[in-house]
Amino acid sequence: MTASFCAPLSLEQTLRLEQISIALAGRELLAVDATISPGEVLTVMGPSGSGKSTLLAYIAGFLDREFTASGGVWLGERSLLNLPAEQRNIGLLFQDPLLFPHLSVGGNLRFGLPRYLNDKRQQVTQALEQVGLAGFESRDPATLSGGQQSRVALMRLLLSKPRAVLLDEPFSKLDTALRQEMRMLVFSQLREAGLPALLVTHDHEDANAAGGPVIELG
Ligand SMILES: Nc1ncnc2c1ncn2[C@@H]1O[C@H](COP(=O)(O)OP(=O)(O)OP(=O)(O)O)[C@@H](O)[C@H]1O
Repeated sequence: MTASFCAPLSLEQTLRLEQISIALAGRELLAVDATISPGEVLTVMGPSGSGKSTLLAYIAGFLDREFTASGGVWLGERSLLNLPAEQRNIGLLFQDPLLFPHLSVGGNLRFGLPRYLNDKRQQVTQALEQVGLAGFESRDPATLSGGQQSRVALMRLLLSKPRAVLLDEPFSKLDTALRQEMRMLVFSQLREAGLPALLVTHDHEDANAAGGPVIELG
């Protein structure tokens, strides 16, 4: 009998930003054309108001109607433009951890888990161990330090199994020592997960730590 062989399905995909142009009140705000490989972080820098967050909103699917936009957003072979934000499989990390205040740390992490998973408890335990927060499951997020909250937010994002990640100044509210620690944690986790990521920042040290290409807007 011939054994049938199934190659493992790779979930790693490239994020392609194809000739994106966004205008506000008839004036072009930004133009971007870039390809982000799995595990790579593209950094977008530029002065305040140059359109960095607007670019993320276009990719994630919640661009305000004030703007007009054109250009493609592709995850692998799939165009995302006709999908609503919740079906794009894009993870977002902001300045604020934005943990749900009415849920425990464990509840926040379980929220990110796909519904079909049976071993939710184990996944949550492992995620907390990975970021040095073992035993924090039942804690109220409000009792955690800013750095601890950021780590929970990162693991909630990764547990939701996104296909790409957008980071909007995720380290800007952390003090210097913690910022360095979080940079290393975030970028190593993204690399390990093989996720293409786009980082918006004003900080050149963020860009250096991300280690990928840099686009300057404006
Ligand atoms: N909802 C909106 N309606 C109209 N104009 C907006 C809206 N949101 C942002 N803008 C304008 O669009 C431009 C780009 O804003 P955006 O927030 O993308 O800039 P940014 O580069 O992310 O800035 P910062 O570095 O300060 O966060 C700015 O001129 C801003 O005033």
